[in-house]
Amino acid sequence: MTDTVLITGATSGFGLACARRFASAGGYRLVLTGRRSERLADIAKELGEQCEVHTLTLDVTDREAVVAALTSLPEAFAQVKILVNNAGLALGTGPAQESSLEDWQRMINTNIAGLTTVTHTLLPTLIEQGKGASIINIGSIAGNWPYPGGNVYCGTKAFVEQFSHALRCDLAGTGVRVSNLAPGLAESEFTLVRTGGDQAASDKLYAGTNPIKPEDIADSVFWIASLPAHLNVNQLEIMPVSQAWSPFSIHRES
Ligand SMILES: NC(=O)C1=CN([C@@H]2O[C@H](COP(=O)(O)OP(=O)(O)OC[C@H]3O[C@@H](n4cnc5c(N)ncnc54)[C@H](OP(=O)(O)O)[C@@H]3O)[C@@H](O)[C@H]2O)C=CC1
Ligand SMILES: O=CCS(=O)(=O)O
Repeated sequence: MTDTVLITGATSGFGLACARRFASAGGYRLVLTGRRSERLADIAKELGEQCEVHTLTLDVTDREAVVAALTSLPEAFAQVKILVNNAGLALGTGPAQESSLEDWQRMINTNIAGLTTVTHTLLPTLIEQGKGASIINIGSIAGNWPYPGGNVYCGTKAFVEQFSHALRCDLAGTGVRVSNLAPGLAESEFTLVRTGGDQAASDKLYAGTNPIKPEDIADSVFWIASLPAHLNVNQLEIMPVSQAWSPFSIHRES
């Protein structure tokens, strides 16, 4: 039996690693989305030798486009059984009072609105698939642990976590599983995007940390999706050993 996996944000980082992981396992066909068409074409060529691949150049913030694309998948790719809601980003590292409202809106539109549009559109199909169907949402440690400069990004990932749990309440009895996977410090294009393309800042952040690699997350996603159908991973938080918590900040009046 070949199961269909749909991965949003498959042109880089975790999403690309997930695509490669499922392709190499055999027994899956892939629907891969992203905004960068040329990357999707390259990935389809790379993985097309291992499995059937359908790519969608898609901006998850474009509600009409997402609904149109996901309700008109080619028949061979329409029975999506595993949804990896991975597409997302953080923008800016400064305090809220120095942040751009446009950046805030884009994080909300991508990490919350985009994820919910994709999920809502695919729910009927996932319910049809029943037992073994999975929604794996890529949240973040930021959804549980606030930090300076996290502001809206933390809020969007807190939404992803709680949405994942509440979705399980509604899907009880359908067999569809829902997981929130919450990674910590991971080296991908994430920080490049967050800093507006500052490669030096990205390199500095990860230097010497032995961070999570996208392949580590792909292995976790694959494990969650491959569990026996009667098991649901509600929440999986993963940090590199180099990352931990620090004391509360205390401001003292002079
Ligand atoms: N790296 C980290 O430290 C952590 C990352 N995360 C989360 O993991 C997920 C993947 O991030 P990561 O792989 O690290 O980062 P990358 O920047 O490497 O990958 C992000 C992916 O999301 C896609 N994407 C971004 N915006 C949109 C959009 N509007 N429409 C469609 N696709 C979009 C990008 O594709 P394209 O540009 O082609 O559209 C790209 O494929 C994100 O949700 C992120 O918040 C969570 C915890 C830690
Ligand atoms: O989600 C990404 C990890 S962090 O930048 O919030 O620590």
